[in-house]
Amino acid sequence: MPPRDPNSEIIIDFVVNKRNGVKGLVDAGIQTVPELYILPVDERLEPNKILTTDSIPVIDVSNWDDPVVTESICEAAGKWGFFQIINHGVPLEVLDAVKEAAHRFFGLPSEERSKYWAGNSPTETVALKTSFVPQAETVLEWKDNLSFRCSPRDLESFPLWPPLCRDEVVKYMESAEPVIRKLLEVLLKGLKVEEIDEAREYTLMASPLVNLNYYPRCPDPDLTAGVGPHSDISTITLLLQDDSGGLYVRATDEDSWIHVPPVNGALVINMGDILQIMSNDRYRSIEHRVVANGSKDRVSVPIFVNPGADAIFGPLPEVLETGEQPLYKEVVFSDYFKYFFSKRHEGKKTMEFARI
Ligand SMILES: O=C(O)CCC(=O)C(=O)O
Ligand SMILES: [Fe+2]
Repeated sequence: MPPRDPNSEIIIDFVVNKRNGVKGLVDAGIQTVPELYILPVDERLEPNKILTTDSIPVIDVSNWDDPVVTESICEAAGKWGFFQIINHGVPLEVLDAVKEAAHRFFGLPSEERSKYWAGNSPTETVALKTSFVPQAETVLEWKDNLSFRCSPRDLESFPLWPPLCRDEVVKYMESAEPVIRKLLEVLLKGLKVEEIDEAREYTLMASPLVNLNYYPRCPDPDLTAGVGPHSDISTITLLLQDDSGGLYVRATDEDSWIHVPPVNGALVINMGDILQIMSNDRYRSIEHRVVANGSKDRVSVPIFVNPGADAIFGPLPEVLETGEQPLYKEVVFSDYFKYFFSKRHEGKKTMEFARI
């Protein structure tokens, strides 16, 4: 990584070392985007790269047993890697409450928020962070996030979680769990896996992670990245976004980007790398990115449905049954996770770790 200019070192110290986050920078009254956050021109999302003639499907899942529904899900998972679901059964109040909880937490004074800073938090199951991996990034992302590990064992440390938002996070996770199961059942059936036994369940969904993502209002959002292009490493991700907009996914032409318009009450579903690997590329984890907002603070709440730390994943035997060659080797999830967090967001590069 090239050395940063002296002003950037001052900003790093304030944002990262002093644990103020980018929210602290905005609260301090910053009027322009600091150099440290300015993307090289070729990495910005230029308007001519946005495709407005395509959109990801919105699927009504009120009847999970309807073959039209299950086929639409599997088809979207292969073609777009992304779709939105409506009538999924997670109450609107639960969705609204967790978004409000995110605003409440990030509305705390910096000293209060920073009690949960990664490495300083009273429990490893909650961590406040800024950008993605600041020590590996030349340009930082305009985002802070509070991350909750949400397996049943992690929930034992609930008393140490921030009281201002913990009930809402747990309620959201609990309400989303049946939807996660249904989606995985349908997607796995599409890969000829008829039943998700205990071992499969561990590999598919043992360690969910809920993030409260916070993108404070940005003086010039075109110059910077809320989140840079990446694919998620999860099996699947369920994402709740607010009404700000700003999420873009890679179009099928592999070059342009498609906006994911906010749909009230919907959840955005995307395939993660793990499911692409397990499906031997039948399902695709698609790159996505976020542009921060120039007029308001944006929040989003993803649930990353992750394998257990020591789970080993690779192309499923059911998929390779007909003699198809595996495109990926078997990998331990914690190794894949560590690799993802050892570098900046770099498109789909993490998948190289598993590719044969
Ligand atoms: O904020 C969003 O809409 C998406 C965030 C995201 O891609 C992530 O946290 O992995
Ligand atoms: Fe993501």
